[in-house]
Amino acid sequence: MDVHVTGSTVRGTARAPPSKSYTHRALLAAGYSDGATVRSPLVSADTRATARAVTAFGGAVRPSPEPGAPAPESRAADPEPLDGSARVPDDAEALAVDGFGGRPAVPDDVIDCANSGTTMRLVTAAAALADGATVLTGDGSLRSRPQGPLLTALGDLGVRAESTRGNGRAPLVIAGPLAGGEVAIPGDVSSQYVTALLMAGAVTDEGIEVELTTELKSAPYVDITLELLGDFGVEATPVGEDGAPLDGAAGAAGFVVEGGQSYAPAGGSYAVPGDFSSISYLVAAGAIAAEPGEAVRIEGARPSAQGDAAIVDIAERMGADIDWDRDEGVIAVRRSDLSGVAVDVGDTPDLLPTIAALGAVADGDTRITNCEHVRYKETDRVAAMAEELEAMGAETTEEPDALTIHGSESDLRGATVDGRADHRIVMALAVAALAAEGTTTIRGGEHVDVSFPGFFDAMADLGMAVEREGATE
Ligand SMILES: O=C(O)C1=C[C@@H](OP(=O)(O)O)[C@@H](O)[C@H](O)C1
Ligand SMILES: C=C(OP(=O)(O)O)C(=O)O
Repeated sequence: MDVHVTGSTVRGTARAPPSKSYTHRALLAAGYSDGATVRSPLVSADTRATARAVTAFGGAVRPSPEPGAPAPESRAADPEPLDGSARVPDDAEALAVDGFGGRPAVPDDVIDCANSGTTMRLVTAAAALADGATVLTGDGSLRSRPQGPLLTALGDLGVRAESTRGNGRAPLVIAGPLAGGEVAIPGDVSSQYVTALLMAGAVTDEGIEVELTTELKSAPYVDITLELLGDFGVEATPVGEDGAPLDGAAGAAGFVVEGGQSYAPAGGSYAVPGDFSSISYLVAAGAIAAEPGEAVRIEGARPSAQGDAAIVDIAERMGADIDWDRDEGVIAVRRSDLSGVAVDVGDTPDLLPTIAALGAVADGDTRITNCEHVRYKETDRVAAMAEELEAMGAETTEEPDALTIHGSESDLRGATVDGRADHRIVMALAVAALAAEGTTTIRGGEHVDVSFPGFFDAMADLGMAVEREGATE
């Protein structure tokens, strides 16, 4: 779908969608349990893939009315499993998950992880628990992303874990059962390998000790995992070089999870917080294009373990006029003159496209460093942002692990740009287009469904001049 965005101003209130990272983990944790309700979940293309996996392992995921709320008749009468069916509303208040109690069944069919790296990594380790083979695949992007370190780690733990093409990429064949043990894995390719081993390790007989052979990137995502595991009554511990427990994943030399644990959230349900990666586009839109004297207000922005909450500090350092009421969970952003800053995205890879868009509008250089791992996402996001912003008139310099946007030499104008079939590239380019002269056409606008299905509706409500070709509402 082509989306045409014309330079415009924005104002008003938007609600943050629920967190994709927490929803994936909550659905799988509920799968590992004897059953639980996931409240305010993100229902998107990626989280549907995790729901499909839970179903394939013998669980079930269905829309559920919020406890106490009157049940809409259609849903109560005929609850539809969350298996990709269009009938599951994107704004389901809750999902009722029948778990597989820590013992995944051998799936009847291949598991399609679609575009979702989180699904593929977390489900690979879950599949290792089954006493038989699971086959995992995904779309062309996912089949190009690195799975080798996780396959090697599972192989070292006695599981058959293979890439069918022998290149460390999906399709994957995993055959357990996994008993647990000690394993070493690099930390600088994807933190999702650690999350996967910890979530599965808790229900093994022996538990798992993970030793990191290289420094952990994206560490806050492991903190999200540790927080969610705690909420499901499961303990996992980051440890330092000396084996002593640490408070969080940053700087950890490894992780320990005891086996024989049970997943069960307090009160049988778990509530997903708002998504700060999605919030980043709303913050950037306000900072770049809020109507003079007006603000963009973002609701659903309560603090959690998400590293991407750093977008508030980054926008503030660039000069944005921004208030975050943490108790109310509301961010208000007004437009102001922005200046370039240096940002290390080692902990916050998903912010790179947003920061690059902000940098294209700011005065001076915005230098984004420590971003080599951002090349292993749905697309190589370092190259994608450099090339697509250049097409819009920005000046950029790309290095292997850095991207500099020369804001003062950039003069954004409408162009036809390729969203690279990557939700974050599409959303970041749409935000940059707010400040461009004329109209920008973004190819592949439908890919926002991966993490923020209502993105263009939310932006249109804020005042973005946007037209979607072939949109079906
Ligand atoms: O665990 C997660 O939920 C995620 C971890 C990060 O990936 P890496 O750990 O591969 O950097 C992040 O980029 C991704 O969007 C979500
Ligand atoms: C990289 C992302 O997700 P995943 O790794 O789950 O595909 C993302 O949402 O930006």
